[in-house]
Amino acid sequence: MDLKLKLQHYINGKWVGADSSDTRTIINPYNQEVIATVPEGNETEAKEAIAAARAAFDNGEWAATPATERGAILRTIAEFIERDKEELAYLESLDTGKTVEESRGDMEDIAGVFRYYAELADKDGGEMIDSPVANSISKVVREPVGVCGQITPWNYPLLQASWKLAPALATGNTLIMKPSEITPLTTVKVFQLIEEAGVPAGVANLVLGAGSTIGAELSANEDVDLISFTGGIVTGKKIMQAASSNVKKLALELGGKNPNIIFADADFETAVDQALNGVFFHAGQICSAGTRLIVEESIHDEFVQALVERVKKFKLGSGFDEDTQMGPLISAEHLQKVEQYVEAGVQEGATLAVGGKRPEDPELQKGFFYLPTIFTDCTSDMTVVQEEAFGPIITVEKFSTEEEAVKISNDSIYGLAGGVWTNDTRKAERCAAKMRMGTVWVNDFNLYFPHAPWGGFKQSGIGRELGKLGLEEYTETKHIFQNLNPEPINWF
Ligand SMILES: NC(=O)c1ccc[n+]([C@@H]2O[C@H](COP(=O)([O-])OP(=O)(O)OC[C@H]3O[C@@H](n4cnc5c(N)ncnc54)[C@H](O)[C@@H]3O)[C@@H](O)[C@H]2O)c1
Ligand SMILES: C[N+](C)(C)CC=O
Repeated sequence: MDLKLKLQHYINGKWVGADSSDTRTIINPYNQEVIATVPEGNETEAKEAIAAARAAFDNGEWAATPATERGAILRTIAEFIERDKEELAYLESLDTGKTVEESRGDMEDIAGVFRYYAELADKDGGEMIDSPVANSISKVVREPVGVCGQITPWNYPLLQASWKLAPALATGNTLIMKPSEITPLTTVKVFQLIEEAGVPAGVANLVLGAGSTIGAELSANEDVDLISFTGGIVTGKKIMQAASSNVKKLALELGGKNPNIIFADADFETAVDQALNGVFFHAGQICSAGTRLIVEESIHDEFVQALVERVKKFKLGSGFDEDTQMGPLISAEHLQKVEQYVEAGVQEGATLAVGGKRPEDPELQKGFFYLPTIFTDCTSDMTVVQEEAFGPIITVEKFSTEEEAVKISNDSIYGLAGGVWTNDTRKAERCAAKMRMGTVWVNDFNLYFPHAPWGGFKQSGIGRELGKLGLEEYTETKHIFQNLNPEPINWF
């Protein structure tokens, strides 16, 4: 398959192969066909990229480039993404199995992120402090952090990369990006666009390969000043430990086990529709999927029945078929993990209302497909309710009071996002205030946009991406105090 991509690392402004002869094949999760062969880097390429980023930061040119110029380059990248949207969407769907319609939406979001940070790049004029010392100037300025390691997951490969690349470049940092080894294609393509847009050599570097080698090197290497990671909680904890080597700044966007509370007074049809969308979009492989459905007792049975009827009609298939609603899971290993969570659910006493197995359709046998699955009679202590399966599984719990609904929603080590469905605005406000999550949606679900911060409470992470906070993550704050009338103190 000719993807017309430079399938190489991008280090110090040059496209380079691996030092070793190692390669990795990239598989289409729909049919297991090989779609690309990419060089498999290791610590050697990681160190070369870190050295390039360090030199590019230390020469000071990128940070000294006027912010308006950096913003203009980001705007150009956004234009190139829009220009190449179809190619990017095709690559993303090939790599992840998600529907091409969804990938097109992702590309629009990604261009929007570059545009948003292009606009913010030159808006920080610092801050003057009302100094308590006469004849002095006290000001606060923000400076780039330095060399940033950026590590991304496979489920939203380019979207998650854009949330890191755009703010890092806007604020004058240099960086090394390591995409998921399973889904590198769109990130490679965007580095071609970064080169085409005129980002200077050494400022943005790309290394392809495994987390255990390249990711671990980025996390531990003392020439890296900040590590920004999106991925699973287990990896996040390893990165946090490694990053202590030189007390790196740390941004972690980890998993979620997100509650979705449905009150009896909600708009029934909309809540059913969005509860399904909130989980089964991208086959449940979304950090913010609303997998823990918490339904008011009085509508529970009717609600579950409506969900099950709709789920039975889902069309699974190739992301490139127009009528496909749900694609495959990402890999054989992931499929197995999802199956194990379903087995655990059954063993621990949950009732399987629908799904719970691989599809029998002969056309789906080569792909990593799993039927959309709904468990009822769930309780918060069950493994399938507590752990992130990252697949097409809904667990349904019942509640009878508002207090109980909120309590169940907070019964998790995670705190990424959650939803509340009700027509009572005051009830929605009360619940939103008590839910311990980085995002609470009222009468909506899984909505995110560049202007609003994204990130988790509790073990869902540290720091925020998107919004102004997502830009600030890539800056150090400096207070500069200038005495305009220095005099001796005469103490000693
Ligand atoms: N909070 C969010 O915004 C958000 C967004 C997307 C995905 N996620 C989470 O990502 C997870 C799924 O992604 P995944 O399976 O790719 O996660 P993962 O943790 O397995 O891998 C993520 C990245 O980390 C790298 N990595 C692996 N071991 C490493 C190590 N020891 N040191 C450094 N890097 C290492 C991988 O190569 C990959 O690039 C889910 O838990 C999901 O909730 C969170
Ligand atoms: C952050 N988000 C919702 C785009 C992808 C999570 O997996």
